Amino acid sequence: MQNGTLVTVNGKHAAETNGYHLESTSEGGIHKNGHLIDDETKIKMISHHFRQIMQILGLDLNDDSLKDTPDRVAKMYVKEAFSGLNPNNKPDISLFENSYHYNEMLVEKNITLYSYCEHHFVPIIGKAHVAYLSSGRVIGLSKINRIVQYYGRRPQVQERLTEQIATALKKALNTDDVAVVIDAAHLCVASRGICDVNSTTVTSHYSGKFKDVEVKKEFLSYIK
Ligand SMILES: Nc1nc2c(ncn2[C@@H]2O[C@H](COP(=O)(O)OP(=O)(O)OP(=O)(O)O)[C@@H](O)[C@H]2O)c(=O)[nH]1
Ligand SMILES: [Zn+2]
Repeated sequence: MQNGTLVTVNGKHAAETNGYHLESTSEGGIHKNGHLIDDETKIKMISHHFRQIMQILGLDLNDDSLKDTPDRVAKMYVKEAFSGLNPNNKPDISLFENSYHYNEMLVEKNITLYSYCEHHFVPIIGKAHVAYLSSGRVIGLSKINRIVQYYGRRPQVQERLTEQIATALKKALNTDDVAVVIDAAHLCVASRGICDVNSTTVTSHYSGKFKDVEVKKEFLSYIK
């Protein structure tokens, strides 16, 4: 295949994509004629298109180091970076009775957050801090981190990510008493464009009892 030319590299893959009716679901899953496309098919399709991007950029797809990159990137998108677009990957949430009568706020802080800016498809790296007050049930701690990870693994804007995490927790815990703060660096701001490596973006969601100034203050004192 010629380096840097616009050719259909893999006729088979191109043919396979013909006639697909691609449609995003509200949860971000992709439908093919009414059915979710399986991961392996997504990987083949993305690999095909990423190969074309690399060729347009003039990269040598015969190079030993580059030849597997289309498959590598496709696999990373589907299985890792954007796995949160597939509703099948939504974490199962374990809840327990609050038999210990713990009635103070629970804060899960410094949750490692990796997401991707939906405008530039480059990483957003930061921390999420999440708190709730139990309405009778408590959530397995790691499930809070998993919720953050699930919604982070999508092309995102930070505002939506913050709201999605809050909504998911409220639903899981059957309470409005939830707070979420995200502090993250956007590589689209740091590594290109304005190239500001120092600024970070803080977003927050406070609802229920966390709208109370004192409750909010207590939460903020833990994540300082
Ligand atoms: N509100 C919001 N904006 C974001 C987020 N991530 C990236 N952006 C911004 O999205 C904007 C896209 O603006 P455009 O003018 O279309 O893109 P651009 O020409 O690449 O802009 P520059 O980054 O200024 O070079 C930029 O200002 C980004 O900083 C986010 O999570 N929330
Ligand atoms: Zn961006």
